[in-house]
Amino acid sequence: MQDIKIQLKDITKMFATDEMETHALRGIDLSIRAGDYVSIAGPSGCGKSTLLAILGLLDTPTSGQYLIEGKDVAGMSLAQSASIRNEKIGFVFQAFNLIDELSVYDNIALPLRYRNKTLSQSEIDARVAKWLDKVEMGHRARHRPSQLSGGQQQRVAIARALVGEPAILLVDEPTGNLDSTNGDIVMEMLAQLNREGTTLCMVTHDQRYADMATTKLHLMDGKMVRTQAEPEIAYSQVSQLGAYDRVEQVAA
Ligand SMILES: Nc1ncnc2c1ncn2[C@@H]1O[C@H](COP(=O)(O)OP(=O)(O)OP(=O)(O)O)[C@@H](O)[C@H]1O
Repeated sequence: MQDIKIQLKDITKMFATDEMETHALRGIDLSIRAGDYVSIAGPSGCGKSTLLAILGLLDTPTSGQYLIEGKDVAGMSLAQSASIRNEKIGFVFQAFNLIDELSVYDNIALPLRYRNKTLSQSEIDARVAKWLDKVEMGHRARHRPSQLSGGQQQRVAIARALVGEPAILLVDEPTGNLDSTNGDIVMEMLAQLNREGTTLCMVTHDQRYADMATTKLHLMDGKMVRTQAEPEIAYSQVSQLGAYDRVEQVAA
């Protein structure tokens, strides 16, 4: 299908230590289409971080196929996958990972300066201004990250992740370091960005936040055990590639 951003086909991940083998992922099939908002929830140790690391090209699967915008990325060299990761994937983590020596403006501009050396200063200014505005942080452009609240820092981190306009934004426990008020503000902002077209995949422990997604997936012991997509609003599906024998559809 034309607007499929992400496709995982029968992905497995096994970690082997001297003592034991852990099957962290056991046959994951997943399709994410442009404009989807997917949440992945599940208990500690079920494989959420492993799945997000594979989606973000931070780790490689043991077996299976991974396509980003139709391109097979599972067997790429480290250099190739680093380049695809820079271009196609935005990350937001629990820790904001902003650089305190740089202003808010320069933190957001950094990926553009680093990745896209052909952009002029006025193009960089325009893109940073657009994303500062989207996360409602224009009034703090010259502040340092340490002068901001946690919620404001996470909003800057979201702008930095999106300024390069990646194919997908991967979000790992975005509210883990925030109080509930700031957590709610950040989650509402992510939902708004999704309504404006950002494709999102989020891992969270918090079921209330997982429920804000249009496609809700649940991992259990390395398998997708249920999905609660509402067909009329959610376009992501556990794909048709033989996945239904691994997935129980839960009637809404
Ligand atoms: N590098 C590794 N070496 C060996 N085992 C690992 C490694 N990374 C993860 N595992 C194991 O794989 C399984 C899945 O781990 P993962 O971190 O993906 O779970 P999770 O759902 O993200 O957990 P949490 O919610 O606690 O962060 C766990 O049993 C874990 O112990």
